[in-house]
Amino acid sequence: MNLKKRTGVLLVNVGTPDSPEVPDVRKYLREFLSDPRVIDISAVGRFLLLNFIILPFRTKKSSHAYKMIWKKEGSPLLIHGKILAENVGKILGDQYEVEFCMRYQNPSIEFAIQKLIQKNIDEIIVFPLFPQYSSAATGSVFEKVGKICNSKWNIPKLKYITYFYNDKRFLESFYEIAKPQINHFRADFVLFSYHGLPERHVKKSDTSSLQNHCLTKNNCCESIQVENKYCYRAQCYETTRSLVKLLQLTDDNHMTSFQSRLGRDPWIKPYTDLILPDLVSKGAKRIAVMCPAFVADCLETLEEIQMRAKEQWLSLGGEDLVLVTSLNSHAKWSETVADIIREA
Ligand SMILES: C=CC1=C(C)c2cc3[nH]c(cc4nc(cc5[nH]c(cc1n2)c(C)c5CCC(=O)O)C(CCC(=O)O)=C4C)c(C)c3C=C
Ligand SMILES: [Fe+2]
Ligand SMILES: [Fe+2]
Repeated sequence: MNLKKRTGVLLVNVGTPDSPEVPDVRKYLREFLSDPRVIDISAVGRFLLLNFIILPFRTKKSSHAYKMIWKKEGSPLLIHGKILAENVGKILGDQYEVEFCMRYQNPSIEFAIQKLIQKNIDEIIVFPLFPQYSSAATGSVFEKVGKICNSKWNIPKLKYITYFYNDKRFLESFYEIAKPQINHFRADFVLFSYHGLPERHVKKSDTSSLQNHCLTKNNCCESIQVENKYCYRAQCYETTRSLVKLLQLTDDNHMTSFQSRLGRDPWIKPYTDLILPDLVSKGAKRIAVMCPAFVADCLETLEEIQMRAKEQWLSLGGEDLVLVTSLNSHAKWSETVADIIREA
């Protein structure tokens, strides 16, 4: 009998539709936006918002956007994730089983866990591929994995990687991949554009007893403290500060902003599309956009930044805009993921 300990690894990203066609995009959006950690209002409110506002108005628009970025092999987010998992599996060797899966749609978390259990693993390391913690993304992955595993007869041991925005190896991977692109483009300004979140989510992550830290003071994200250690916005600003140091940028040639808003609630500010005009009027001409909330290029980087933000920048009179491509399945990033897993 072979009782050598074997570890399962779940690399999890948010999800993508099975195809860019309207029915698959609708199915994906329905699953994504029915999650109470994503749209955190009453069940009735969520049902009405989803069925009478979001799905009728957004599905066709999103399907069109997905068609613009879709590759022969499928969705970029899925392609990068699968190659990353393959690389990490090879680096870690046969003591580990590495599976890539998605919180919404396919390959599902359920399917990946089943595969790991069949391979007789002793514990599972859950690694959501989100550098900064948010209840909407990271929390939702943990909740789903927990529910699935807890329903098993033999419950596997779970370990969670909650965030890695402050991991030196993650930052260095981003730096090494970004630096030559920024230089080659001859950027005069670097914009750090992160996925946005409703302000309400950030306020709920405040750990101070009266919840009077996050978004109640102007400088609430200036440093990481006990009160904001789970604050997504604070972790994004800290990521920027670390990358700014590595890239040797100054206060005048970089900025942080938040993209991908949905709905009418206030989202964390400043908004990427609204600050581009300010940057043009302040004299920026060649802008490189880094998106360090995404470890792989996806709809939000390829369509929203590389296509739409670039078009906006050019129409505002800017000279050029480049998307700094993400970590994807780079060798350095694959090594980093393997290292973080070994350490866990
Ligand atoms: C209320 C809505 C949303 C919240 C909150 C949210 C948080 C959030 N999302 C990501 C990462 C990704 N999101 C992606 C796409 C996407 N996100 C939303 C909505 C919310 N996200 C929607 C409706 C979509 C689908 C596309 C669209 O219609 O705009 C993606 C890309 C997926 C792909 O297939 O390429 C990623 C990645 C994080 C990390 C996050 C919390 C911080
Ligand atoms: Fe999102
Ligand atoms: Fe804050």
